[in-house]
Amino acid sequence: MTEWVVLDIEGTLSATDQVLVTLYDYARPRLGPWIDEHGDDPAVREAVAQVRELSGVAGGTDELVAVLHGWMDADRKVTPLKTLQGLIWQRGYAEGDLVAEFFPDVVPALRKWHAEGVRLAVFSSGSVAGQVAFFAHTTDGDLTPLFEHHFDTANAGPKREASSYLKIASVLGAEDPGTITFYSDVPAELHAAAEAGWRTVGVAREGEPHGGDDFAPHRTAAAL
Ligand SMILES: CSCCC(=O)C(=O)COP(=O)(O)O
Ligand SMILES: [Mg+2]
Repeated sequence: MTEWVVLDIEGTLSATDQVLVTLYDYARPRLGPWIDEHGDDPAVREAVAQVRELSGVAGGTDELVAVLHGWMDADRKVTPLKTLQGLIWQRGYAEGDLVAEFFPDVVPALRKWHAEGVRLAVFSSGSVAGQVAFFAHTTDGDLTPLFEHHFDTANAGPKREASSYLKIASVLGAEDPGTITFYSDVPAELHAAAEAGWRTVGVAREGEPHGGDDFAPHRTAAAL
């Protein structure tokens, strides 16, 4: 029977600081110029409309950027913010400004699973565009051929709701949800996946924000 492994990124595959410091610092000063220069891009137009709707802000770019920076400071994984960040990071990776790094156990584990026929997918708050760029430009080269699917809060839904995991299982074509294992560093995400019938592994990495969390009743591992 086909086995799937679905992976979270931040805190599970890569250090939280790589997202919250390196990537966020890269995106912060570029959000305003990106909105102004890509206003004709339907993805940007939709993201801006969503920011306005969610925040109630009616003003120009400066006010939108203040909202986006506020969400980043509070680490709110709001879909339109992730869309705009993902577009900026996509260009950053393509231009060589950014390179994705992983915890040392990650790439060997991904390659081993893939070689054994375990099918791999990603479910992250980071947009699919950002995810694909991230895995295409890593210190270990282009890892995109290892993954068959990418899911985010736009195409699957919130990571803390079981309905998102039910939707992903249906896209994967997994009739038995018990053939899917989800790895994450966030207990609430694991609870939602388990509610959808998935197997779950809490990744408790030393030094990471969730490294000391209580992952019960989920299986807990210090690495993949
Ligand atoms: C280029 S991938 C960026 C990942 C990201 O933006 C993020 O917020 C990570 O959240 P996760 O759901 O993977 O913990
Ligand atoms: Mg995470």
